Amino acid sequence: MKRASLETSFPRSLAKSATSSPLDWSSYRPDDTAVLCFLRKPGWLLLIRKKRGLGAGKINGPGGKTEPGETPRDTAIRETREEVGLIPSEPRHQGALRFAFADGYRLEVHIFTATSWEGSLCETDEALPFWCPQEEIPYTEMWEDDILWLPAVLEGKSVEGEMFLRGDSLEFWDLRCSDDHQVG
Ligand SMILES: COc1nc(N)nc2c1ncn2[C@H]1C[C@H](O)[C@@H](COP(=O)(O)OP(=O)(O)OP(=O)(O)O)O1
Repeated sequence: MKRASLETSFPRSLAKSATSSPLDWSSYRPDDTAVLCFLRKPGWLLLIRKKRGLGAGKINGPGGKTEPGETPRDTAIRETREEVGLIPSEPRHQGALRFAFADGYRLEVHIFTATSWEGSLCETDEALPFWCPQEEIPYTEMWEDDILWLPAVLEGKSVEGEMFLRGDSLEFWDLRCSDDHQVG
C-alpha cells in the first residue's frame, strides 16, 4: 500500500502532533467500534447536527456504534437509515481511526463514504441532517480532529490513525493516509 503523509494531501494539516503519545497504542483495545458514513454528491456532503450520544450538539457525519454481529459496513447502512432516512448503496470503506479519551474510553471508528442511496432524507430524534457545500464544511462546530483527516477522505484517500482527547480537546494524533482503500 502506498502511504503518504497527510501533509501531501492536505497542506494545512499536521500528520503528527508535536506532543508524545500518552498511550502505548500497541496494546490498544477498543471498548466500542463505531462508524461514520459521509454521503456525497458532486460538491456537497451530507452532515448532521447530532442530537444525542457521544458528540451531541456537534456537526458530524451520520454514524454510531456497531451492534453485536454487525460488520462496520452493516452499521454504516443501519445508522444512516436510522439517523437520516437514507440507505447508502455500497458504502466505501476509507479507513479507521482509533480514539482514546482521557477518561479511559476507547473507540475505534470506521470511515465510510457513499455516492448513491435510496430513501428520503428526514430529521429524526437523533439527527438534523443538512447538505453542506464541500468548500464550507463547518469544522469549528465539529470534533477537533475532523479537520485533520476529513479533507483526505474527501480526496478519496484512506486514513488510519490514533488520537487522544481530553474532553473535547485533541492532545495527541498520528495520522497516515494512502491512495488505495481497504474493503472492510
Ligand atoms: C473524537 O473524534 C470524533 N470525530 C468524529 N468525527 N466522530 C466521532 C469522534 N468520536 C466519536 N465519533 C462518532 C463516531 C460515531 O458515529 C459516534 C458515536 O456513536 P454514538 O454514541 O452516536 O452511538 P449510537 O450507537 O448512535 O448511540 P447510542 O450508544 O446512544 O445508542 O460518534
